[in-house]
Amino acid sequence: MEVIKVKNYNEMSKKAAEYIISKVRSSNRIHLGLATGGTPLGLYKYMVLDFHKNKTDYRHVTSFNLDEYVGLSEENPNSYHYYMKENLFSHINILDSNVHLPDGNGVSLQKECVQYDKLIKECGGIDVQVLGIGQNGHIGFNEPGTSFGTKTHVVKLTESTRQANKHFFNHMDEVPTHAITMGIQSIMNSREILLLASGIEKSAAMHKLLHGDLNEQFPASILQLHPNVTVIADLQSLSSQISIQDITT
Ligand SMILES: N[C@@H]1[C@@H](O)[C@H](O)[C@@H](COP(=O)(O)O)O[C@@H]1O
Repeated sequence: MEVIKVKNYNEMSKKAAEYIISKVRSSNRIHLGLATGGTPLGLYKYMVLDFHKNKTDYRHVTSFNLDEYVGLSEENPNSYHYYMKENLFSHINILDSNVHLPDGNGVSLQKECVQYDKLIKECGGIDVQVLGIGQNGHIGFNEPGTSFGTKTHVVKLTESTRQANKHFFNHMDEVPTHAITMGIQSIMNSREILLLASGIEKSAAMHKLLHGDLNEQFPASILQLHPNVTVIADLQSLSSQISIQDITT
């Protein structure tokens, strides 16, 4: 796991954008796995700025999002469909037909999960998967205790995850209780992973990610087994590591 330390959220976002943009520019066909939440907002902002300035072409890019809430329509401003359109897709020239998110509003969620995995596989898999990390170590919406072998599945969100995401909603009651998420195995199948972390509230999770044991109670720990993970993390999110170094040097 390569860890790139940066000063703050802005630097993390800039570095992440440079990373993704260089992949997009150097390929003639690329499949990106994309994440939502607060962490990648800055990355998307810099990708949009670059699109306007440098005209990076996204017509050869296919995207697969990690997750989507169950029960929110695509027009609901809190759905991840809406989030992706607002923050990235409607500002770059990616083709609508190349954009994929799980449908959390369909009749059969189980069928949707199977189809989503099938689609990713048939396209040839994900080249670079962008990930954030939950304070409890969740990746996508794979909560602690999720089997490392899971494919795309429906999850019941923990109260702590609902709390962490409630600032996007008007009331706690509106925060969905379930989501569809790529599974841990689906994430691990990506050829490359780019994990982003910023802020003091992520420092305990980052410490466990970098130094803890492999444990299904801490889903992100599986990334220790992936051969190609790059972490871009700011000083606050690495503050547990820094204090350890300070003591030992
Ligand atoms: N489902 C999302 C994840 O994909 C995200 O990476 C994580 C961290 O969110 P944030 O970046 O807002 O801290 O939790 C959310 O619940």
